Amino acid sequence: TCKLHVCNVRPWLLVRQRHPLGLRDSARSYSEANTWSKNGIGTHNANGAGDFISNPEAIGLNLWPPVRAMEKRTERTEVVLLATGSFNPVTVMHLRLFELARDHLHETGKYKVVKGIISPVGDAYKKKGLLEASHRLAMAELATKNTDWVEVDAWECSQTEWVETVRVMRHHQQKLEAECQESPEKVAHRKGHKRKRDRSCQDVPDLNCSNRKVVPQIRLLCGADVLESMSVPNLWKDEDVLEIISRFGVVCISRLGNDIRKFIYESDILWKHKNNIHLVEEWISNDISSTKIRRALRRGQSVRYLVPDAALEYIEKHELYNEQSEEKNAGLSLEPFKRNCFSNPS
Ligand SMILES: Nc1ncnc2c1ncn2[C@@H]1O[C@H](COP(=O)(O)OP(=O)(O)OP(=O)(O)O)[C@@H](O)[C@H]1O
Ligand SMILES: NC(=O)c1ccc[n+]([C@@H]2O[C@H](COP(=O)(O)O)[C@@H](O)[C@H]2O)c1
Repeated sequence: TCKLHVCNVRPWLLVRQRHPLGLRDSARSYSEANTWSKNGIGTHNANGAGDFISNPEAIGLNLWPPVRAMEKRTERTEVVLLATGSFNPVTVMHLRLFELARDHLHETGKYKVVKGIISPVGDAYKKKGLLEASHRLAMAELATKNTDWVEVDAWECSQTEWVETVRVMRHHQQKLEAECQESPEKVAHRKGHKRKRDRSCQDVPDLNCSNRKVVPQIRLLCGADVLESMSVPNLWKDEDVLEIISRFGVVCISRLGNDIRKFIYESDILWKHKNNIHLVEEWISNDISSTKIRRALRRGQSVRYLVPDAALEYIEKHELYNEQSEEKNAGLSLEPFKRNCFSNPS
């Protein structure tokens, strides 16, 4: 495997070079020779194991340039998945969303998921039973300690006011852009290059060492209920929905009780931009919700294996979720309703 990786031999290539000694030898013939021989693939192999195609060009196997072209064509768009929500508390299903979405995007062959972000909503969202952000954040951090690609971000929940999802997405997109816009000095330092200067000792841009890294794209990762909620009057602004879907794109995981295809069909905005919505079917259906977890905890029932162990320990240690905590924000309007009704009092 290591050799395959090092010499970038693609599986399809190996199949085309199948020979009596098997695929591993055909790969080895290239890695040992470290070049494609004009006389034939693998003729550098001392024991002759690779002498199976005498003239690859003659049969259209001029391999090296097509391999390059193939690599170019398969360059994948880098994606960062952003999941917003209450995470009150985080469940194993929240973590599964990321795995499902990443598998789905990778299977298209067009995308490479480079990061996942959990962004808990701030306390100003005023949802009934919403525990303090500090607790929700701590539980999410504990829950993600065993993954190397999903992280928790505190920006949204550290704002004093509730932040619309589109603004959270803009914030993270800008952050990625800033990270990719490293100063030329930093890039040069990272690459071990010396600074280039002209005769008057001015810095000149080094095109091989520029800050032209392609910025990964933020996509909203959500369950079908969130996409469906976009048609609830005064919960989402049309222009926000439009921007989320047309500018960023959505990866939506199926959820029992939500018929997302029908919903997209019935919404003109979603239908128009349906190519920007990746629908992911969770075949191992899993109806976990934070509401059910809180209910079980209130009733003194076990939620083990539904909530990551470390988050559960935190819940037990801090004695979270009881009848009293469920009454938090009771009778208050959800902040999006308040904000949208005020700005659009029709
Ligand atoms: N079982 C599930 N299947 C698909 N998506 C889910 C599931 N559970 C949560 N999600 C998604 O995770 C994101 C964050 O969810 P959230 O914190 O609101 O959890 P929730 O279980 O929906 O909470 P609650 O029960 O309190 O409404 C949302 O996009 C939501 O749709
Ligand atoms: N207009 C909006 O941007 C809007 C409206 C409603 C909910 N949301 C977000 O969707 C998520 C919903 O979370 P819950 O399912 O836990 O209510 C939250 O992150 C919330 O901020 C956004």
